[in-house]
Amino acid sequence: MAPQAVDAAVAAEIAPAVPASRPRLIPQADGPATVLAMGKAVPSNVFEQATYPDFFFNITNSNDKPILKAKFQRICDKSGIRKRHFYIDQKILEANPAMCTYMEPSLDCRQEIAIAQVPKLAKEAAVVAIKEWGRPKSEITHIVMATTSGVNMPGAELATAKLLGLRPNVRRVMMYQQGCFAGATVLRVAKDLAENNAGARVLAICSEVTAVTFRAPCETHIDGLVGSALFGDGAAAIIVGADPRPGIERPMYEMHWAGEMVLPDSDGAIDGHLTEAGLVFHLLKDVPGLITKNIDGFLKDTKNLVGASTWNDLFWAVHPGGPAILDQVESKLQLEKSRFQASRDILSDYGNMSSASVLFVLNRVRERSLEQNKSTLGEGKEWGFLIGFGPGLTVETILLRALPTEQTASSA
Ligand SMILES: CC(=O)CC(=O)SCCNC(=O)CCNC(=O)[C@H](O)C(C)(C)COP(=O)(O)OP(=O)(O)OC[C@H]1O[C@@H](n2cnc3c(N)ncnc32)[C@H](O)[C@@H]1OP(=O)(O)O
Repeated sequence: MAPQAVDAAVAAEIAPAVPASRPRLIPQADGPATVLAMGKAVPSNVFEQATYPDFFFNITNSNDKPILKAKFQRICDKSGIRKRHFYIDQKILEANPAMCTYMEPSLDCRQEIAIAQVPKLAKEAAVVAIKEWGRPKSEITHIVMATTSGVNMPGAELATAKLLGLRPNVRRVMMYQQGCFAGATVLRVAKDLAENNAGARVLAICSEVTAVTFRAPCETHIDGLVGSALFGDGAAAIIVGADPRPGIERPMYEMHWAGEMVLPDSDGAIDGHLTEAGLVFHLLKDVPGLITKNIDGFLKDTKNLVGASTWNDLFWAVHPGGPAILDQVESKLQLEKSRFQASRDILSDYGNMSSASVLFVLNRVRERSLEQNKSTLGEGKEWGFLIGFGPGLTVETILLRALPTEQTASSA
């Protein structure tokens, strides 16, 4: 059997070693992996961005830093965010004062929150997805999960599987500390699992809580201040499977290609270190510039392959890392304003939820398509890109084919 979807040169090298008649115990699927259902969840605590600078500087006892507060206010004002959801609130922070300083040892209390809340939020998102899918949870064969919020052994994917009551032989993959691009990574792994195992139904989940990064502002860590203005909590779940059963399952998007690239000269542009004081993020100011400089070179072959003559012929589900990234990429690719509206909507309503964000954006693309009576779930377009980015600086992409609106499920 010819190897699937590998580089032509690699295929030529390995093909003679694979006899055409060699049987496979577990057959591969016939068609591409599809998105069968989506769900999302956020904690109930809502923080309005307009009043967040006051809350943040009060709870961290930082009102003796008015210049820093004014800068934080400027960043919040320009963040494109209206509100965010956090598990942590005033009561939890008052009970854990070490989290409210800049760098006091506080890993234990952050871990305690993350170990409980990451699976809990993941479960809530998965329940929504499973309900939309309409099949018993016993049909889930695999779980693929990512979080940058804490670490644990056994992992958050097992805790989530137990909370959901998935079968004990569900096959699991857990990715910790990948950062924001992991929203695309869970889909890439789910795609490969679904296409290589006929009948597989993969639950792909990202779940994030900011309890790991919350800390007091500091004049020497302004990029940390940017993170404090942007990050929020959220979880998203997607059910992936190939060869959907007609009349039983309602596919929304086909996944046709997955690509990943580390951008040149981007060392240290986004990184995070797990320390005794929690997860400490660093962001270079040039993150929007680095992504913008490289994005068209990375994607143009795929764009040509699907016959799109301009970038506007595609739909976009882009990680809403910050408004400057969306603005600069939009301008470089000469995109119409509406192309990134789903990303802007999610940024506005939830902030940057790291790996979960881009899956919220895909859900929003679906909602917008239905709200506007578009012919496909790609806001009327057939082909589109889901794009995550994060530490590395890594850009990870899935090429999606949106299916016609009338054959799909209603919005979750
Ligand atoms: C976690 C992961 O794995 C993946 C991720 O998503 S990482 C997060 C990725 N996001 C980013 O990198 C943020 C991109 N930046 C932005 O969206 C915007 O620049 C912003 C919202 C932060 C500010 O909005 P803006 O319109 O650019 O305003 P601008 O006036 O230039 O900046 C506001 C202030 O922030 C400062 N600033 C902006 N980015 C900064 C950075 N990375 N480091 C330090 N300071 C920064 C500016 O110097 C400026 O300070 P002053 O007001 O004192 O001059």
